[in-house]
Amino acid sequence: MNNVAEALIIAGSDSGGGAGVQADIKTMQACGVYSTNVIVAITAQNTLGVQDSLNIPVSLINAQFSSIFADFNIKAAKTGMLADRVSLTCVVENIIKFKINRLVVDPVMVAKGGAKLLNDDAIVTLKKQLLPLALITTPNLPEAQVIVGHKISNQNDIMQAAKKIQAMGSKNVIIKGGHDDKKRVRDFVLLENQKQFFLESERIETNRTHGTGDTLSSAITSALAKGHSVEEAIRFGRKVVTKTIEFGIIVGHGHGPLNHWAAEEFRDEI
Ligand SMILES: Nc1ncnc2c1ncn2[C@@H]1O[C@H](COP(=O)(O)OP(=O)(O)O)[C@@H](O)[C@H]1O
Ligand SMILES: Cc1ncc(COP(=O)(O)OP(=O)(O)O)c(N)n1
Repeated sequence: MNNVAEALIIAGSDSGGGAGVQADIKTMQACGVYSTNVIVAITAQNTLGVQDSLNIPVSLINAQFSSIFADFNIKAAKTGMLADRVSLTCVVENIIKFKINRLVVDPVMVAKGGAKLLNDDAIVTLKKQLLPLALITTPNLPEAQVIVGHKISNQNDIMQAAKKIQAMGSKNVIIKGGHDDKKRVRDFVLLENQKQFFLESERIETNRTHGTGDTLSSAITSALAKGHSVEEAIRFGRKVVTKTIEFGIIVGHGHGPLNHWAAEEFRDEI
């Protein structure tokens, strides 16, 4: 018998399997972590876009949290698609109730195809109630702009935006650079102890990037669940997401998913 680290995914389902809960489960599986799930919304989605979605009633979100915490020993958790203010508030209440403190918040707002995954009415609650609970928040550039409320145009803006997000209560912040148009991809990291650095690599030329944010945040959560430090977890997550993009698979006709099998080679590193 082996002991395994147990983690929690709080997010939406992607029927196409490339992003959302499905990307999170595949990532955690590859990283050697047992994943439990609170499904907040179900999307009818593929690599071409989001065709439909349904929010899960609050009573069933509560029931999923209760079932999980009655049985499992959750070491870390992540949030993804939280749909609207009602669902987000319910998730916040449960994070507090079950004292989840190793929490990674991926403030998912819009899918790459343009579909909204978080209603505008939830942004204030996200900033005021969810970010203060986050150990790490991982916005992409457009999400960071919504959170800070202004355009981010250069490196200095990115660093200032990370400081503002930290001031909102998230202990550590990564502003992801996948949406930039530069030749090299740069993610900016601001840690709780004020250490800051860029994680930089070649931009991989591909349209198979569906689920990159989910994969990064789940790999970080996996490393946290196994007891690693925030910096170790972030560096590990970046390595995982790069590898899963680099060794792409040919699935679907649009923005294809990542290759989560490629992450298995890192399993024993954490
Ligand atoms: N084309 C790419 N080549 C290499 N890394 C990438 C590429 N696109 C995204 N990434 C990495 O994937 C992660 C997610 O980035 P991003 O696409 O900005 O987030 P999201 O999926 O939330 O929109 C980041 O670590 C980013 O650096
Ligand atoms: C159900 C669901 N959750 C999250 C996303 C967004 O995932 P992300 O990793 O940001 O990847 P893209 O969709 O931007 O490629 C999603 N699409 N669906």
